[in-house]
Amino acid sequence: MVGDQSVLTQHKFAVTGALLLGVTVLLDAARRFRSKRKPGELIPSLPGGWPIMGHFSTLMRYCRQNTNLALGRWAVDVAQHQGFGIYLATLAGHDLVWVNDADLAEEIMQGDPHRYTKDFSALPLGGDLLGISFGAGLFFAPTDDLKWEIPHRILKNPFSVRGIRAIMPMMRDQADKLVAALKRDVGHGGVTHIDAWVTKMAFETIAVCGLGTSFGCFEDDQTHPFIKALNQTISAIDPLGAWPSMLRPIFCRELLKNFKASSKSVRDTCCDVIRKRRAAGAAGLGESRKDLLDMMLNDVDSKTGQSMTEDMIVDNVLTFLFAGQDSTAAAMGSCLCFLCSFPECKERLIKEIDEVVGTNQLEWDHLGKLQYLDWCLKETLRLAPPAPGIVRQSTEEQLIGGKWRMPAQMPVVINIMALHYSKELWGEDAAEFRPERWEHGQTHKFAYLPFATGPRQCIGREFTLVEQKVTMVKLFQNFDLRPADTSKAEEGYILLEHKNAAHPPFLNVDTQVKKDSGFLGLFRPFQLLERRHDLAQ
Ligand code: HEM
Repeated sequence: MVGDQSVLTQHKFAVTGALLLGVTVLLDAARRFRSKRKPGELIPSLPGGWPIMGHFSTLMRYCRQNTNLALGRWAVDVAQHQGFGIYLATLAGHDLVWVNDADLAEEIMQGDPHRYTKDFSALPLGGDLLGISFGAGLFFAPTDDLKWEIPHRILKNPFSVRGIRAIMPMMRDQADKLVAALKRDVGHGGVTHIDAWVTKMAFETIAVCGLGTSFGCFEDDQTHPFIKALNQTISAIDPLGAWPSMLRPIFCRELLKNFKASSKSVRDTCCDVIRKRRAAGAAGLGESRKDLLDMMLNDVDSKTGQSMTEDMIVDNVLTFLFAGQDSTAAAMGSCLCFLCSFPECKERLIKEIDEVVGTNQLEWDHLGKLQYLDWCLKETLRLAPPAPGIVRQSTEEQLIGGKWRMPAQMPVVINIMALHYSKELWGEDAAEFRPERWEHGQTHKFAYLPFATGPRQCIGREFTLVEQKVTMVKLFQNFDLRPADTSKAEEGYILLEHKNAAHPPFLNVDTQVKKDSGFLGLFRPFQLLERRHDLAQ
């Protein structure tokens, strides 16, 4: 019986392989035939592709267990060693155009929004799974769709500088709770993995400030079940996405089952948040201040006069709990790793915090005076962008750069990490953590894109920058952080050894990245030391 099953499995592999090979060869021949008659030049193909899998095995060489990091590192390598500004590479039978050039990135992101849209469902390697797990909230909905337009118009105001200023005291309260929990559960001299704590901070901040809901993350040192389920969902997307959807129930039945269960669990939590708010509102318990959830439930779109449907509300609550949490935790973890890897930068930052805020309560006006902190955050997002690349889709056949023929419906990856490590844009020391470089700003508007730009840029930019500043100030007012020994990675993480590192990010200490994470972040264990404020004076 076991023997029969293995013969069957081999047979399935062979048939699938032959089918995929045939389709790939036919599609490529058709592409080349059609393209001969059209204006413009073919976008150069990246050498080294294999039948069926294309460049998939090349990509996997850069970091097998974290596709985000692999994509970023691969892009940096292609830009620096092969010199491509634009190229076509194939992943598991799907063609994608990759852009490493700032002018081309500008054309795609700043030009006519109807030339390049955003449509995750068409993406290879699991784009369809994003719809199953996250629905069509602001982050994932296609641009020319009311599911994006309506929530975008309803929700953009609270994310303005004025909107964020109003909620800064609430962020400060969350940071105070973080510090209190660290003192209680880790204590001065104790060692802790920083990911757990920056995740608690980011999750509680978006939940409390945006949705008026605390998940009680600071009350114990455990990971909240919602975060566990979210991580489970995200980590299933890469392995499932490697298979065409019709083959998943055959080859990854158990993983698919778990993916569906964890996706349902995170959505159930969101429905619960909404139900509780409705009940509180009906009982007259609602607060006078309107938060994001109030706006989703009650506001009407100024252009269409439509409200958000129930599905839109659930999708967007989930979007904020995902996009507002994982990304910010990644950025804060990376910043702490860079600062501890370069102690002179950490000392300069602590000195600035002591001089500007001291032991006083942090106020909004302090934030503008914390210049070095701002540079440290920017430099971190340059060298470890939580989103190392973003994808747009060409809506029609067109020329790009006045020269290259971009096919219709082609996914286009803008390699943010390659732009951030470009020596032409940032100088010979582009790979070095040097916050001081920000004194002179950036040379090209599209040299730095951690939040993307254009109509689909990050709505939470101000939110996260203020949250990160508040957290850093509170942490360094209370602790000095020293890298603790880390000879191997914790479960669920990969160790990035700094010695002889051939690929970014380059630090002086070992760090860890989560396997299969939604956003790229660096983490490690730290020892928390007591701050002696007189030292910096
Ligand atoms: C360091 C932290 C963050 C980074 C690096 C980041 C990065 C990005 C990037 C690159 C995009 C564009 C994605 C694309 O075009 O495919 C984006 C979109 C988005 N981000 Fe962020 N983000 C961060 C924090 C946040 C926070 C705190 C929130 C919510 C409070 C948020 C909510 C969103 C939403 C809703 C979108 C979709 C916007 C739209 O398409 O209209 N992000 N983010």
